[in-house]
Amino acid sequence: METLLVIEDDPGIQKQLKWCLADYDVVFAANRQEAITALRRYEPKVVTLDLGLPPDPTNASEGLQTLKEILDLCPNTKVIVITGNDDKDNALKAIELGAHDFYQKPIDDEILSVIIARAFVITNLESENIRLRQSSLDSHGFIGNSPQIQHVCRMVDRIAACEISTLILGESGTGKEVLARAIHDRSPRHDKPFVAINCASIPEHLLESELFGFEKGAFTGAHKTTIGKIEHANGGTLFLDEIGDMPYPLQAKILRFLQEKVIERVGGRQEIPVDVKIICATHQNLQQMMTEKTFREDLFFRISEITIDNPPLRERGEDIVLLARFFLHLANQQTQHKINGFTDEAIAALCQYHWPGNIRELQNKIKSAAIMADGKVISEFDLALTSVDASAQEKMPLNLRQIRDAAEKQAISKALTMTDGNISRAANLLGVTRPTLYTLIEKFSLNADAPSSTTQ
Ligand SMILES: Nc1ncnc2c1ncn2[C@@H]1O[C@H](COP(=O)(O)OP(=O)(O)OP(=O)(O)O)[C@@H](O)[C@H]1O
Repeated sequence: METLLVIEDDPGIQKQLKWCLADYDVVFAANRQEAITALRRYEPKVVTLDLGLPPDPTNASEGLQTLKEILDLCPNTKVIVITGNDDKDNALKAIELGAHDFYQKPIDDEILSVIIARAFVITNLESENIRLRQSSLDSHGFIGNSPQIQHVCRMVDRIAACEISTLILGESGTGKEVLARAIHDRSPRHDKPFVAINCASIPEHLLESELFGFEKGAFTGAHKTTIGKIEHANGGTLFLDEIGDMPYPLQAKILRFLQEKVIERVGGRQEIPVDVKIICATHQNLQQMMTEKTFREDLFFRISEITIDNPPLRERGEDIVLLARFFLHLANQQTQHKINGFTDEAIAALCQYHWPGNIRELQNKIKSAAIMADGKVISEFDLALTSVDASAQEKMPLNLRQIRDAAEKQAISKALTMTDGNISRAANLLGVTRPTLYTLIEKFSLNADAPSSTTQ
């Protein structure tokens, strides 16, 4: 049964509505505070709101304020405002503020029921639409639910529908190529090629012929005419990854191709028309490169008609766990291990970690943890994240012994904390004898004399 929130201070009308809205789970609220509490608790998709609420039921200001707060908290809620029979001005004001519909008193049960039922149909259709959009993104291997990534998804939808050059910015491993593919797959060009080239991975002297192709005899070794990546992408999408690494002299040639939509193969004289949607990506600071004159300003403006900032994983909150579960599912398919999930500590460790390598690093960590896990769940130890925090990465410890010592010290402290300083139980947890543990405590100058500790 759907939940309907009715914000109404008149007990008589409450009674009437309860009777005529028996098809719903009706929750009543008599003032703004109660309404917001009920909204948080029941998350109703549809709300009816009498604009005349206490403390001054003759004035609509409290009702309009309630409407604003509801839509601030839950923008997708369908609010049907109920006004006095000659209060059109406030009804229109409410619609301007985002109310779904209005209804003027006196209340006719049948008409109001139809308006409410229609609001439920619309809100359910909208949710279904969002779900379908989300699942079609999922089918492109694109996982994410955080508000940041939902914003990126909306941009992907819009960019896919039009011809606009797109620059995707983001740290390494944040999924820039995945985004570029999602744009292509959702564009009218989806049945034409998607061609990706990483400008940083191809030696400078080869990049030009790789991109533009070459005519037979253009240089030693050019035995036959070969078409380049740009021509391969004709009709589809060209993804220039790490555009910041494009050699300066080649930038001019790329700019000409983008402006005139023609290319010349290396060693050729003929202009060949090419029609591609262009998407570029970089983890570099192009603004700074332009100041340093290592990246052309005119090329920057040509490739960045719109810019997507792909957020780093550490800023994507809930997505970390969502992605971790997704990668665990993949790892289970690839290995014989069938891991059910993560311990609470493992989840906490995943959320706290800095993820310098972003989604790529998360994927690798989950895969190796799934292989290493002894039981049916992945523990924080399987993830091996604790010692690899951001500061530790910057400075390499002196040698292996120092690394081992640090790990031992950390494990002993943890065991002592977990057992409240109980030496016997800590020794059991660590798999060593009590004398060995005493020796180690002394070696690392650990404090085993916490007030609650009971050495047995
Ligand atoms: N939203 C996502 N859902 C699922 N997997 C993802 C997502 N984003 C990225 N990945 C995975 O993370 C890995 C890195 O993604 P990708 O290569 O697109 O990152 P990138 O930002 O282009 O990296 P680089 O800058 O190093 O080229 C890939 O294995 C990709 O499949």
